Amino acid sequence: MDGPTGYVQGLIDGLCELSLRDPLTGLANRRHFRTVLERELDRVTRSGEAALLLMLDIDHFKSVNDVYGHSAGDRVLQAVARTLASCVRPMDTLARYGGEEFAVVLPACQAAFGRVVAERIRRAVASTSIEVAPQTQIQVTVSVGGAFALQWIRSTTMLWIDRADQQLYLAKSSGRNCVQIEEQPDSTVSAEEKSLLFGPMYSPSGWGELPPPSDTGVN
Ligand SMILES: Nc1nc2c(ncn2[C@@H]2O[C@H](COP(=O)(O)OP(=O)(O)OP(=O)(O)O)[C@@H](O)[C@H]2O)c(=O)[nH]1
Repeated sequence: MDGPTGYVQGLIDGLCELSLRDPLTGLANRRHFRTVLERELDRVTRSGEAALLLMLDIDHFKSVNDVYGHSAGDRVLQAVARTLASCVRPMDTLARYGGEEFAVVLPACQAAFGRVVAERIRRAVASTSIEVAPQTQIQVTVSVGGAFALQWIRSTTMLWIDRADQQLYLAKSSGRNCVQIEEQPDSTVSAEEKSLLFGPMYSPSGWGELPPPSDTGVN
């Protein structure tokens, strides 16, 4: 698309992209994160696949601002965002959730893998030197809390975030620079119960055949 129409379309695409990103770190912003989380929750509810949400918070970040200044704090946020990006898969979504809090949505993530990723993130952040001023390098740590989506149960993104936040709180209160992930609840829902939950069209391998067209005359 060339000419004025292409130019306007380019502007619209650019603005749409900007509206999804946090300007400081380039990660997904909170609004986009909520959309991704909503989509993931829908997928998990339908497929029963495991998905993990990690909430991360930089430890004692206030003192970075207090000692080195706000723009040094901003540099730390950008460096942590880059480190996070180096630790996750392209299919995962990284977001800046709030001031110094980040979130990671990991679809198709089994329990053992989730712990490995969370620990990898924690170690990578702790071992990254960040230049906050000429010839001044510092290191920061993160506390990480995680919760798996409830499989086969219709929940809400707010409840999922709350569960991950509770784990983050535990990580903070048990000394910081550590990972706390909620035990993945075993799905005790039987195939019969699943069909009660999702209707008779559900079969263990997914959704069964559509029923034959009804003869009610409705097209
Ligand atoms: N530089 C910078 N600072 C920010 C930004 N957003 C929030 N902050 C600061 O982040 C700090 C958060 O401090 P607290 O909530 O007390 O947490 P903390 O010092 O990290 O302590 P713990 O989380 O308990 O380990 C505050 O000083 C905020 O001003 C930002 O965009 N840039």
